[in-house]
Amino acid sequence: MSGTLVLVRHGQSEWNLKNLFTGWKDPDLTELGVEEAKTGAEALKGTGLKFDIAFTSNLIRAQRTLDLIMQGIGQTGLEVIRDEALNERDYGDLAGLNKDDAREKWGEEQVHIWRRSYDVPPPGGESLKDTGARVWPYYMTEILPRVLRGETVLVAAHGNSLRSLVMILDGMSREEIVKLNLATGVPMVYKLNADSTVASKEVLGDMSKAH
Ligand SMILES: O=C(O)[C@@H](CO)OP(=O)(O)O
Repeated sequence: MSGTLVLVRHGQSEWNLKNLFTGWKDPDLTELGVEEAKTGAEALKGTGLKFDIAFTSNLIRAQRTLDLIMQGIGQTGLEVIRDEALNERDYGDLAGLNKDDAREKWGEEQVHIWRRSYDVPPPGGESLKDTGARVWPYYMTEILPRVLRGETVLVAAHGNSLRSLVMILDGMSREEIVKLNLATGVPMVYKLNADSTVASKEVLGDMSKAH
């Protein structure tokens, strides 16, 4: 066994609340989002994990979630690396549109394909495969080596940037990934083997509230 990797999606954002496609747009957390981050922090505190380093995106909702977690677990001095490789999937022309309006315009099925399929990009944006093509190399070069050295690493990022990572870690197929939704503020604790495969995964909260 080597180190520990914790992945957490940011708390609810203003645009999650308004039901808008967000992508690389940069809304802040809502009050509920702040509470979700604090709840995630409480759950992490209960594990007694002490982190060596944290990674986040260059978007405020993930950064604030990370700050709230670091405060909640009493590790405000933690080194933080921010990188746009961990940003949310670029939603292209859909960014800023209401998800229900989009369903009315293009149909429920098409919108679901854009949101959850593996390799169909939304117009002008990134598919999950495209997102993975920047998240995986970043994970392999910057994050995984630390975990393999035995470090405990925290990653606060986004629904789809983390789905692309979970797909690989959990060995999910293109069909299975369509059904995976990550809840906001719920930490996933992975223990990795020395060969970088997953030894165990524990979800600290309720993933079923994800949509
Ligand atoms: O709008 C977005 O950027 C994402 C995450 O909130 O939405 P979706 O659930 O469609 O992937």
